[in-house]
Amino acid sequence: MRTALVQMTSTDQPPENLAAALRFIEAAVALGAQIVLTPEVTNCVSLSRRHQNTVLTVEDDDQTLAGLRDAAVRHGIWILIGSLALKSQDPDARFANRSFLIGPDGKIIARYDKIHMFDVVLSDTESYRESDGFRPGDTAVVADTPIGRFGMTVCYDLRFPALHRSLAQAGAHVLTVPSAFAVPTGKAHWEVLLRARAIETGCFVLAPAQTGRHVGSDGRFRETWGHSLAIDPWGRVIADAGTETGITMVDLDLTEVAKTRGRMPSLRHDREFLAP
Ligand SMILES: O=C(O)CNC(=O)[C@H](CS)NC(=O)CCC(=O)C(=O)O
Repeated sequence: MRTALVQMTSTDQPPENLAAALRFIEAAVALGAQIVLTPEVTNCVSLSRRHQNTVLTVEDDDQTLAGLRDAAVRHGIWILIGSLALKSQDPDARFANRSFLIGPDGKIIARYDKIHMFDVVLSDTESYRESDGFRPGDTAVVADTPIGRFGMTVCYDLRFPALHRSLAQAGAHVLTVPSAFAVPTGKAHWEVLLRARAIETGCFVLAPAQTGRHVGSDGRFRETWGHSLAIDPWGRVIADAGTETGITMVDLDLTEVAKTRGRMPSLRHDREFLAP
């Protein structure tokens, strides 16, 4: 399957980001893409809850979702929207960080709310409290496409192998890890964690990412690591987008999933054990 990873530098202006995503999708379709994947928070990267409150909407009113569903129909392709920041029903008025799988008829095949929140102090100058702004999900999601079963995750979920194992044991062939990874942890951990998840599960891992400097309308900025990656089930990096924005094409042969699991059947070798 011809697959395209979109790497972008989303701003805090959703219409701008939709236009950028649509341009990338068109370029990918021209190169034969049958499925296009976009990064985490495709619609808005912002450090300001107040700003997010003014530009974000509930799912039913979201123009990025509507625009990408139209694009799926227009081009007859599958789209994995890495995630959208959306207003939600949360009692604390937090947003949802929600990933969508869209079919070629524009239907929402699956939605997944990011489960693990990035509440981490990286240094004196860089820290995140995602759970202040976002309500975590509590349900893992797999979804079927004609080419295989997808297991959906988002960014920081990458650090929780049990989620990926559970998706693989639920029959996933492809794990999606759309991200907006921080730079220091990207440098140290991104590739090795993605390769580990692929090796442990015998899944393809597709990780479209935000990249570069995201400058907000208040002048504050945040930087992301880029390096959208595709990994095969043996753990080989089969595409690396570097740090520029753009699309990265990769052909997936899903028969490799069964072949690889035949060579290395560890996914079937879990044992019950007593906790230490
Ligand atoms: O806040 C938003 O706009 C959208 N959400 C994100 O960018 C999230 C939470 S701040 N980023 C991550 O999970 C990075 C994880 C990471 O970098 C690591 O695990 O090392």
